[in-house]
Amino acid sequence: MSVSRCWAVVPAAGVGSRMQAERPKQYLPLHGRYLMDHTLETLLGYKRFEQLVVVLSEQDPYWCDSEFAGDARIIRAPGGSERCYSVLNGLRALQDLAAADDWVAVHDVARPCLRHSDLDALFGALQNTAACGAILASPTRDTMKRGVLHADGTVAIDHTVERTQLWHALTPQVFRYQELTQALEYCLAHQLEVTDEASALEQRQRSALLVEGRADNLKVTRPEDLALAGLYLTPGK
Ligand SMILES: Nc1ccn([C@@H]2O[C@H](COP(=O)(O)OP(=O)(O)OP(=O)(O)O)[C@@H](O)[C@H]2O)c(=O)n1
Ligand SMILES: C[C@](O)(CO)[C@H](O)COP(=O)(O)O
Repeated sequence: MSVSRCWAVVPAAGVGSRMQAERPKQYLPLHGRYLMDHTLETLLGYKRFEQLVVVLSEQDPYWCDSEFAGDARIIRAPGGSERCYSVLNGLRALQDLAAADDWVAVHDVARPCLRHSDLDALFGALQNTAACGAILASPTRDTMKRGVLHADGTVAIDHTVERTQLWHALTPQVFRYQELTQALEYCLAHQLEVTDEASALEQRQRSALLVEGRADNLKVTRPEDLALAGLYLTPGK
C-alpha cells in the first residue's frame, strides 16, 4: 500500500497587529535572524515534508531578505484577509501536486519553537487511526474563567470554566488534503471564518486527535512573547 505523502502549508501573511511592532512579527529579529526563518528551518529540516507552501501578503517587502527566499522546496501563495483564507490559498497552490489522501500540515509561521519530536508525535498518532487528522495541543494548566464585560470597561468573573479536558490548540494541524480543502471551502462559503483547521473539520462533523505537544510551542502574538521565544530557542534549552 502506498504511503501518503505530506506537505506543509505555512500561513505567514498576517500583519501582527497585537505585536504593536514596526513590521509584521514574522520578520522581527530573533537571535539575529527573522523569526520566520527559525520556523522555516525547522520545517525544511523535517524530511517527511515534500515541499512547503509559504503564504505571504502580496505587499510583503521583507520576504526577499529571508534566508529561504530562493529555496526550491518552497512554493509561494498569496495571503488572504484572514488566516483561514490564507490557508485555503495555500492548499490551492498544491492542487496540481497533492493527492486527495496526502497529508497536509498547517503550521503558523509565528510558532518558531516547534520541535521535530512534536512532529514525530503528531505523525505517529496518525498511524493506524480512523481519525480525520491530528493537532498538537497543550492541556490548560490554569484555572479558567469566563469573563463578562461591564459598561465601565471592567471585566468581571462570570463563572469558572470546567477545565478537565480543556486544551490549547496549537499547530501543526494535520489533515488529508482533499478533506481539509473541502471543509475550508464549505466554511468560507457559509461565512464561517474558522480560526483553525480542526474547527473546519468539526463543522463537517469530523473529529481530529489531540496530540499533547510542548507548551513552549508558543505563538508569538504579543510583545512579551518575543523574548520568551528567544529564551526557548536558546541552544540547549
Ligand atoms: N490574514 C492572515 C492572518 C494571519 N496569518 C497567519 O496566521 C498565523 C496566526 O495568526 P496570528 O497570530 O493572529 O497573526 P496575525 O494575524 O499577524 O496577528 P494579529 O491577529 O495580532 O494581527 C500567523 O503565522 C499569521 O502570519 C495569515 O497567514 N494570514
Ligand atoms: C491556529 C491557532 O494558532 C491555533 O491556536 C490559532 O487559532 C490562531 O489564531 P489567531 O487569532 O489567527 O492567532
